[in-house]
Amino acid sequence: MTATIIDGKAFAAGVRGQVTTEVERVKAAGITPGLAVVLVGEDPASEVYVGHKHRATIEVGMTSFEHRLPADTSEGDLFALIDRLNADPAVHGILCQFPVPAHLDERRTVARIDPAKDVDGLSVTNAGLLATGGDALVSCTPLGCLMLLRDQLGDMTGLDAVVIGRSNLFGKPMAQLLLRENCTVTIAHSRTQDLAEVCRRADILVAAVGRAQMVRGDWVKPGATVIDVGITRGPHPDKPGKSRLLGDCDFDSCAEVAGAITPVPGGVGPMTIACLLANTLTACCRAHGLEEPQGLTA
Ligand SMILES: Nc1nc(=O)c2c([nH]1)NC[C@@H]1CN(c3ccc(C(=O)N[C@@H](CCC(=O)O)C(=O)O)cc3)C=[N+]21
Repeated sequence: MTATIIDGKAFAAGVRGQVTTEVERVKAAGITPGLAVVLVGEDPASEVYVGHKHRATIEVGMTSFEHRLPADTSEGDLFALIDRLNADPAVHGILCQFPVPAHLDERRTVARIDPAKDVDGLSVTNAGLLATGGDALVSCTPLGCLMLLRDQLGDMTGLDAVVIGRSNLFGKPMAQLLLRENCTVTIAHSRTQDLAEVCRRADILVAAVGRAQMVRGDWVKPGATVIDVGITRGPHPDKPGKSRLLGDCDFDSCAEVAGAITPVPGGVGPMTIACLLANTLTACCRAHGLEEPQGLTA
């Protein structure tokens, strides 16, 4: 069997197209959705992602506010900026790119962001709303995975879903979303006993452990849908001095067994950015009491 390759890049382009149309509608009502991205320090990978986000935001017709702060920014200065963005009516979404330098605290930083503008869905309010069935802003990467899964599988009722990874940014919200879709959900992680055996039970296998190519074909149930959330940059095997991105799945062996699988790159990554735009639009519509777009939320 050879798996269907889920084209996240194409799907994300469709989502961005829908966001573009909706942004026009909101602009006709006199409001331009705005996204503020805060980057503290000079992590090269973060620079690249923030650049992608900036371009994508402008492309869909929103306003992009970029705030680059030096690595030694104090918590007080960072919080002063967040307070200004919270109060700014032109800003509907705020994202503070992680990781932040070690002297800053991610939990305290997230807690400072107005939950109504928390387009990463990381605040206690949004995590709690998601867990209790409310209208949360949902973390962008799990939301993107949900969109791909819905498109691929339709009704997921009764399916066994295994999420490898338990982070607040991904594993936990992904598990909540799958539970909402009536899956039987297992959250596995690096300490799970007999991880391969647990994975082999999964109709839906979502890998977000952060270890390149850890999931092998013999971990995959025949016909399963495999979502690869990993993005590890490693040396390129053929081009010296160049790098390439690796997922958490060993693509070739998994694709021989799976029914469908997302590639890296071109799978989940582009969906993350598309969902960041979708969340900003949703936050904007909620802030102004405008009708929310369909199909862009959980
Ligand atoms: N507060 C916060 N929220 C985040 O959502 C967040 C973050 N911090 N820190 C870093 C991670 C990583 N992340 C990605 C976004 C897009 C791609 C993406 O577009 N990837 C492309 C390729 C990119 C490339 O070639 O480098 C792909 O997979 O096809 C990847 C990774 C968001 N993150």
